[in-house]
Amino acid sequence: MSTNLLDIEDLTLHFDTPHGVAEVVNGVNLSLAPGQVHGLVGESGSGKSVTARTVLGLHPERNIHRRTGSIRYRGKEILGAPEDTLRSEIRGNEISMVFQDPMTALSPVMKVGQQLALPMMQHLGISKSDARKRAVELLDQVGIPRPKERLDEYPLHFSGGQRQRIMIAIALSCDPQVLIADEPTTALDVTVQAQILDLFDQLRVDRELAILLVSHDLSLIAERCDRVSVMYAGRIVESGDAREIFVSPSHHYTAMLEEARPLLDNPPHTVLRTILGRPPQLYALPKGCSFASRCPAKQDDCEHVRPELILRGDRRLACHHPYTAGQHTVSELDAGAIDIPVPELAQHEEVPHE
Ligand SMILES: Nc1ncnc2c1ncn2[C@@H]1O[C@H](COP(=O)(O)OP(=O)(O)OP(=O)(O)O)[C@@H](O)[C@H]1O
Repeated sequence: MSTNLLDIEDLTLHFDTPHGVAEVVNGVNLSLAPGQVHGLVGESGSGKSVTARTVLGLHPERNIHRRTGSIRYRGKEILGAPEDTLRSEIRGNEISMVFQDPMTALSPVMKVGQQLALPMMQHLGISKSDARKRAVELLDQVGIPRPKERLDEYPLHFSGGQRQRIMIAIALSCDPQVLIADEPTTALDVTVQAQILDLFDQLRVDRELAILLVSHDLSLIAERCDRVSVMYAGRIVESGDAREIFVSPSHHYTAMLEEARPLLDNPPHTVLRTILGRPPQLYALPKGCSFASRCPAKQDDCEHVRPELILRGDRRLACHHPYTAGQHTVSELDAGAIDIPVPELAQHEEVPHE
């Protein structure tokens, strides 16, 4: 039996839209072990959030066209579980979620103490006074100063970073084993971002909390995750060790994401590559590789045969002609699309990156 807390297998989720069927998630496989942080990275619209929300049954039911595959929590199937079961047995007490914008998740008309205490009274069956005591501990744990006094304040009275911490405190209040964090720090300044990510690090060590970290920020994923899955047009195209995957990418998309990543120690006038073109429409996905139209190494078979995600050593990869270091040339560069001074470059000259 799997020692993982969470096993997502061949998850497929398509929606009916006025344009046709949007194939938003296609055969996604992903697992999470205790104390592990797994990053899900990819461009906007690649299906990261829908995948993450589906774990907790938080996608809209009304326009589902197809939902297949499996999501097992501790070996138990939860994909398609009734709303009552998810609410009483899974959400909060086993798997919790933190969203990008705390204001949409926090009630503006309820005091923070109440919002923290209610789930604990419901899920853990503890009294109101015990829930308040624990709420103080939680606020303290996530770094809110004077937690006892602040229990009776409304979300409005807290800063953006503090509201995100309150969301994290609520998410942790019922001792979940898994935390799904969807762009948890995108709206925050870098100092607060680092504090929240440090808190996650501490929780995984102290409580063996497993975290699925959804982000489009490659640096954050590379620094904070053990494993990473790179998503493109609803599919995982490469997954593996978070540090290795960006040092030696095998998928051209991963390599191009890495080449486009701004680094703090980039010298002045560093030219960053951008990925030309756009992802395909999800209601008209191509027959072959979804990345083919933007891939500098595309060959005939890429347009006709969809590459399966295949295990190669410690890495999973969906590519007919894997990337090798230094393969992309300046002819794939779209320097005009980025807002940094661009030195003159001869055609086909190698681009300085780091
Ligand atoms: N219920 C739905 N019906 C139709 N399309 C949907 C539905 N839910 C999501 N989508 C579409 O699925 C695509 C993937 O959305 P998702 O939010 O998962 O992307 P993402 O990778 O998380 O991007 P971002 O980083 O911008 O949040 C988007 O094009 C979105 O419009």
